[in-house]
Parts: sequence; structure tokens; C-alpha cells
Amino acid sequence: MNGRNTRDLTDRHLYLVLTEEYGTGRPLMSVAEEAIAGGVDILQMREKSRPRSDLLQLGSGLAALCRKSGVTFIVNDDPFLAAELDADGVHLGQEDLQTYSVDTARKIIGKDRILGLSTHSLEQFRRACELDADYLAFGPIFPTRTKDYSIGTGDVAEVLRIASTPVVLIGGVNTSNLDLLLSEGASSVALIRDIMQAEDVASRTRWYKDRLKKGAGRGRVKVRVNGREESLPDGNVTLQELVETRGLVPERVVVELNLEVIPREHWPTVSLQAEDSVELVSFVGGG
Ligand SMILES: Cc1ncc(COP(=O)(O)OP(=O)(O)O)c(N)n1
Ligand SMILES: Cc1nc(C(=O)O)sc1CCOP(=O)(O)O
Ligand SMILES: [Mg+2]
Repeated sequence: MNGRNTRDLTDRHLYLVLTEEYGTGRPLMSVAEEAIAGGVDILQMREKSRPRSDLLQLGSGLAALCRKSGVTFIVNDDPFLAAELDADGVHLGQEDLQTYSVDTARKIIGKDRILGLSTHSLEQFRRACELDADYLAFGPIFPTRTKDYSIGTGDVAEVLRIASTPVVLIGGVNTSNLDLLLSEGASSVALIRDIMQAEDVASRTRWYKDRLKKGAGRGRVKVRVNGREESLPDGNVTLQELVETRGLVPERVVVELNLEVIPREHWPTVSLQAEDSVELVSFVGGG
């Protein structure tokens, strides 16, 4: 593993999915080296049709490179290969789950490796939140030649709101649409073509890294909840949702917004804004 010895990916925002056939003919090792020079955080080996012996050879080169550079190394599709290469983790899609359930994959890779899952709809994402995954990919957001459909940005803010792990947005991400994702509150993206096909992979990677750094969390606002500062998606969280996501019983809560008590019937239509201060006061029914 890369020596960070952690499944926590909260500080890893730029994810390159290495797929040689979608590149420009350069060997994956060189692309990986350039992406690392540009500051990529996570590299995935996604080679769908090579024999296992090739994957072992390529994978051990990539694993060693990532280890020495402090980059997280993920193997696509195959938890056995991830363990054999001593990779940091494995990525499984919905179809892969028919071969390896999350529990089976976890047994194969062990408790210290990362397990990432693909999701393609809000419903699938909700279900995946209950599983033992360290990050969830959501996509394909924009049209991409790898998948024959795209889901758009409509559910991105909701996915980010309900997520309990880092969320990686994938599918057709490019330098023109990244800002749209950032404005929805995104902080992590995964790409193939827009980095692999760049003339200068290191510069393109650096561009993404800088933009993510500047823009991450831009669609979020700081509010105070019971005196504690929290960061919530801008304009997306209503008082009703705030009460419900904290597991409070609405009938037993008084909500004060900026020192004004808000009647319960208004909660679903009042959204939190920057600098709002909310007090949630629970009371125990007496008799
Ligand atoms: C980071 C990341 N997200 C999604 C995928 C896609 O996984 P899957 O749907 O299993 O498709 P394949 O990539 O295996 O063809 C991914 N690989 N990485
Ligand atoms: C491999 C993959 N998985 C997706 C998903 O939505 O699960 S989209 C995708 C392709 C990403 O490539 P590009 O950045 O070139 O569009
Ligand atoms: Mg897969």
C-alpha cells in the first residue's frame, strides 16, 4: 500500500482512471508519471482486456510508482488483483457486484484497503450509502464515449447532501463543465479522456488540481447549528431536512432561525442561507 495506511480519502480530490485505449498511444506508465507530476491524488488501473500476466506486470510498476509518490493506487474490477498487487484499493461497478458482493470483496482485500463503488442514479446511491464503501462514484454525469447514457447534474446536490463518504463525480468531465460541478458543491472528480488525451498531461492535471482547490465547496454555505459552525449545500437544505437528518422528532422540536421561532408548517419551504444561525430545541413530552 502507499504507506498512508488510511481509507480516508477526504483530502484526495483528483482521480485519473488510466485506460490505455482512450489515450493517445503513450504507455500508461508515462501518462501516470506525468499525472503525478501534475499533482493527481488517485490513479486507477482500468485495463479491461489485458491478460492477467500483463496486469500483474503493469500493476506492480504503477503500484511502486504510486507508493513512492504518495498517490493512492486503485485497481478496477478485481479485488484479488488489488490484494496481490498490494494496491490501496479496488473499484467495483454495479455489474462487478454480481461477481463480488461488497462483503466478499472486503474479505478479499482486507480491512485496510479502500473499496470504491459506482452508482448511476439517486436510488442506487442511497442504497450504496448503506454499504461498507470508502467512496462512491456517481455518473456518468455528462455524455461520455465510455457509457451509452448520461444522468446530468440534477441529483448531484442531493447526492452530496446525503453522502457519508467522499463522492467522486465521473463521466465526460472536462475543463468547460468542471465549474458546473463545483457550483453544485462537488469537491472530487474522476476522468479518463480529458487528462489522458491532453497534449501536456502534467499541465492539464495541474489545471484540474488548482481549480478543484479553489472551487471545492464553493456551492456550500456556512451556517451555525446550535452554536456550531457547519458547511451545508447552498440553498438546498430546508429546516425540515435539517430536523430530519439529525434524527429529531419534528413534533418535539422548536426551531429558531436567526432568533425567530419558525412554525413547523413553514419548515419545508425555508432553506438555510449563508450566515444563518439555527437553534434546534428538543423537548421531552410531559404528562
Ligand atoms: C472512479 C470510477 N468510477 C466509475 C467507474 C466505472 O466502473 P464500472 O461501472 O464497473 O465500469 P468499468 O470501468 O469497470 O468499465 C470506474 N471504473 N472508476
Ligand atoms: C469509466 C467510467 N465510469 C463511469 C460511470 O459513470 O460509472 S463514466 C466513465 C468514463 C469516464 O471517462 P471520461 O472521463 O473520458 O468520460
Ligand atoms: Mg467495473
